[in-house]
Amino acid sequence: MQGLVYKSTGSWYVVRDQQGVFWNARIKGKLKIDDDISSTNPIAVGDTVIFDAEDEATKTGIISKIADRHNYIVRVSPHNRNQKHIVAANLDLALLIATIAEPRTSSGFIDRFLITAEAYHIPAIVVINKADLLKEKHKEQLREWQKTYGDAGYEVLPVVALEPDSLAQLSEKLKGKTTLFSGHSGVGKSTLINQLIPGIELRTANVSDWSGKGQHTTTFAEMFDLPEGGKIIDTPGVKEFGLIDFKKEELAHYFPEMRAVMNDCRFNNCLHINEPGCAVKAAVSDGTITVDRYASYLAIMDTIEKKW
Ligand SMILES: Nc1nc2c(ncn2[C@@H]2O[C@H](COP(=O)(O)OP(=O)(O)OP(=O)(O)O)[C@@H](O)[C@H]2O)c(=O)[nH]1
Ligand SMILES: [Zn+2]
Repeated sequence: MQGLVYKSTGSWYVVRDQQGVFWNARIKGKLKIDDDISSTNPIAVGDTVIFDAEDEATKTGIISKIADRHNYIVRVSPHNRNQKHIVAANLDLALLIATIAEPRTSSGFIDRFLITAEAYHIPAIVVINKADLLKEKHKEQLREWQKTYGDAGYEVLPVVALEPDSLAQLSEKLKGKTTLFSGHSGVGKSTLINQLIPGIELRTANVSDWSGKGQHTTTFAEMFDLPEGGKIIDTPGVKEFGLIDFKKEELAHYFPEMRAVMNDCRFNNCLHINEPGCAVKAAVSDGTITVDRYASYLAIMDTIEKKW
């Protein structure tokens, strides 16, 4: 049978077959995979697998094969960069939930998320939750982000997870797609998912007992069906994704607005820092590329050798 992996808890996988029946499956023997990333988990949420029934009555199965992935996102262990965990596979969209008030997401965090999505070739959007809490100075920040990220080609959507009426535009974007949801603890990710999928009842926290360190200790991603078609992959406890190591010359490729002009740089190995004839710097000067994004580029460039 062919199935889709909805949840992975280490050695067991929740797999949905093509009739919509859920199975508990595990790997037995050697799995045929072309795993060139040597991850700690061979199978991830979002994977398509081939499996056989082991016991029809208890709906347990054995996975024998995993289909090629068209993309995947990896988390790198902060302690050992060689330890990689595939968080999710076969994504159509990556959604970052950010907030300007309670708590405040930093632009650096947003930039790193967008770069990661670019590196994995996954379209990304930024949702600004808790729009109901925005004071005048926050609204200023919202407009700034809409301009900065909008110019770079990303949508910035303000929503109020607690108000279903504010979610129509977002729902439309999620239809028929498999979307990864991520965000810092406390931004309202669970509230938003609960609102988009009535009845799943993910645990939410009260701001009063929000410690700033995150409530969840589990890091098992899980996939959920949206009522109008499409899927959400929730990644509890995953704050940041790790990038597969890349070189300094590659960073500009992950900024769409830089990618668009960098072919005009005088040197083809231009790092767009202080080289003469740099088209990226020219675009910053004439305002085509915003100063904020360029500053982010320089800041991230600075950390590449130090590893992030
Ligand atoms: N005012 C306001 N509060 C919200 C909104 N969305 C969520 N909250 C509140 O923010 C708090 C955190 O929401 P959660 O959904 O638990 O946040 P989370 O991102 O899932 O956080 P973790 O569970 O720690 O991962 C809760 O008290 C929610 O009621 C919103 O749109 N407006
Ligand atoms: Zn350049």
